[in-house]
Order: sequence, then structure tokens, then C-alpha cells
Amino acid sequence: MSLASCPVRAVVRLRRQIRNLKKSKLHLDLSGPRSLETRHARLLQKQISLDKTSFFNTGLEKSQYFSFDTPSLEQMSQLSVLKPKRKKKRRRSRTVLYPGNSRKYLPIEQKSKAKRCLILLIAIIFFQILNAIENLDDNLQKYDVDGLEKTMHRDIFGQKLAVDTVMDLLKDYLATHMHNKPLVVSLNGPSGVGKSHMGRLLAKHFRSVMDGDFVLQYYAGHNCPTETDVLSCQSDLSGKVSNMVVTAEIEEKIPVLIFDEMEEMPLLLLDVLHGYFQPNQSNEFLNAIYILISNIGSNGITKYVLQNASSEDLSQHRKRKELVSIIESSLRQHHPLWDHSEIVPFILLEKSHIINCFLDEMLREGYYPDNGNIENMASQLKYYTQGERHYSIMGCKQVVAKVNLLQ
Ligand SMILES: Nc1ncnc2c1ncn2[C@@H]1O[C@H](COP(=O)(O)OP(=O)(O)OP(=O)(O)O)[C@@H](O)[C@H]1O
Repeated sequence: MSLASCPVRAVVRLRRQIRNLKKSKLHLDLSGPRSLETRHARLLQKQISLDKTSFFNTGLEKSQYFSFDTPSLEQMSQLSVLKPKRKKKRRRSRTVLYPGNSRKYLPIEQKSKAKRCLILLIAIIFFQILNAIENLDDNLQKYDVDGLEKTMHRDIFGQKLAVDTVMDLLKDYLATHMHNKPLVVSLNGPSGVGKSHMGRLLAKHFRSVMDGDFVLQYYAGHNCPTETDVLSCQSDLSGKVSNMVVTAEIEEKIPVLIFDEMEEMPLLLLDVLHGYFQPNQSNEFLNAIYILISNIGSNGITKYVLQNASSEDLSQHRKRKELVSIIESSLRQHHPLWDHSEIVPFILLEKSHIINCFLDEMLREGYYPDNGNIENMASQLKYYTQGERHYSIMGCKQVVAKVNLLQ
């Protein structure tokens, strides 16, 4: 029995094992795809680890002995796949992080003395500039330059260029009291265009804003007629000019000296004036304004105006430049004193300006300004005709005489 039971037990055991196997297989199928995946992954891992060991084993097999042989490219690529990648080193940030709840103490700044001095210097310069600007305005207000400008534009007809030029020169000069040379302005142009008229307006204005002692009106033909001894004229002129500039300097005023009919002035007097215009003199002679009125170079101006009668678009600046260049040579030929002067050309007056002169004069004399009457009187004067333009040959010179005939 015992002999017969051995093979039977073996058969039973085998059957049990087969059943168990079947059961386990069934269990595996029921546990789902996830377990399958993990199993699969485990199997793969196993496979990889086997590959690794086999590779290193083969590598070790090959390199039982140390050598300097460089590995082949293939080996290198395999190694690089297997090697874990090195982490990149992080750069340290440079900013210093302070804990939020604590105060940070910065290094104490050392105060530079040079920096302080520089700031002080800048402040001083700034205040000085402000002060200077205020002073400039004060000076211009002292001489009421704006008032003068208004009067000139209102009372002088057809000479905008001349008025603007004179006003610019006066504004520049009167802004300060310290000068390195006197201001010499030469008014030039044909007869009756308003040169002496401007001279008179200037004298009147400066007499009203300063003491009358600081304005001189000198008419060469009247103050030093041909029959008088020129030497006495010379001492008279020198005395007048010296006295005026000295007293003006004491009172910090700028005297205005107006010389009319310069074309009639004797050479000796021209030389005296020339001496006053030099820059290398004592201060009182440097702070003075000289106005020289003459008709020297007037023929050149008349010719220029008539030739350019049609050119409306000529700029003021260009006009002045061209006119100055025309009369400059005539003036310098007359006497070198004009080398030191600012030349202001006066141009011919048109018929419309002559009508304004009549209107002005009639109102001044108390006449009713009848347009017909004015037109009639204006037509009696002589004109240069260029196209549609009529330029008065004698300017407004005969206006006073014509109005006087109305009585
Ligand atoms: N542009 C002008 N605007 C207003 N009035 C003028 C003008 N020009 C001349 N007059 C009048 O004509 C008169 C004579 O002019 P003014 O004495 O100024 O001539 P001038 O240019 O000095 O000429 P001259 O060289 O012959 O002396 C003046 O008293 C003035 O009333």
C-alpha cells in the first residue's frame, strides 16, 4: 500500500500545483492593467539592471588592467546615457537679503567738503545771474525804454527798420552801466525822411527821464557857423562834452549827445569827436551815447530804394545790410570817426507817409483834417515814380510850410 500510495501522492501533488497555478493566473488577470503595467515596469527595470551589470562586467572584463586608452565614441555615448546629468551650479545672487523685521545699517557716508563748496558756488552764481537779470530790467525801466519805443513807432512814419535798429542798440547799451566803449549811432538818409525828427524825439524823451543836464543837442551849422573861429568851437565842444560825461558818471547816468548836420561840421570838431569814441579812455567817456545825424551817402540810399521798389520780399535784415554797405564807404571817406559807429539808414518816404505827415501837422496846428484837402496838398509835392509807387523827393520837409499856407 505504501509502495502504491507514493506515485498516487505525487500525482495528487502535481494536480494541486496545476490548480494553484491556474488560480494564480486567474488572480493576475483580475487585478487589471495597472498591476500589469507595474509588473511590466519591474521586469523592464530588472532587464536594465541586468544590462548595466553585463555592460560593466564586460567593461571590467576588458579592463582588468588600468590603461590610458580612451574609450570609443560608442562607449562614451552609452556612458553618457547612463550617467546621471550633472546639476548646473547656481549663481549666487549678489543682492544682500536682510531679514524683514530687522533694520539695516548702511556704511556711514563721509561728507565731502569739495562737494559742499561746489554746491555753494553754484548757488552764488545762480543768485548773481538772477540779480544781474533784475538789474538789467531796472536800468531799462529807469530810462523808460518801452515808452520811448512806443513813441518812436507812433510818431515816425515809414521808418520801421530804422526805429527797430535804434531801439535794439539802445536797449542793449542801456541795460548796464559798465561799458568798454561809448555807443555811437549814425542816422543817415535823404532829406526830410525823419532823421532830425528822431533826434528831437530822443532828446525830448531822455530829458524827461533824466535831468536835462545829460542831454546835448548840437547843430553844427548853428553852434559853429562857418564865420566863427573853429578853435573856439573846439574848446566849447570839448568843455560841453567833458562836463556832461563827468557829472553823468557821478550820478550814474548815461548822457545822450545828439549832433545834427554832421556834413557841415568842421574837420577839427570831427577830430575832437573821434577822440571821444576811442575805447582806451577813462570810464566817464565810455558810458555815453552819441547820435550823429547827416545826409552823407543819401544818393546811394535813394538809388537803392528806387531800384528795389518792386521787391517786396526783401527781408529787413538783408535790406539794412545792403543799405549799410552802400553808405559805409561814403561815411568813411568823409571822416574815420564813422569807423566806430553803428549805421542806421533812413529810406525814402512814400505818398501814404506824406499824407500821415499832413494829418499829423494839421491836427497839431488845430485844423480840421479834411481828407480832400490833405490829398490835394500831398499831390502838390514832387515824387519819384516807380510803377505804382510814389516816393517823395523831399520827404515830409515841405509839409509844415504847406500847412502854414492854409491860414
Ligand atoms: N518819417 C517821418 N515821420 C514823421 N514826420 C516826419 C518824418 N520825416 C519827416 N517828418 C516831418 O518833417 C519834418 C522834417 O523832417 P526832418 O527834419 O526829420 O528831416 P531830415 O531827415 O532831418 O532831413 P534833413 O537832412 O534835410 O535835415 C519834421 O519836423 C517832421 O515833422
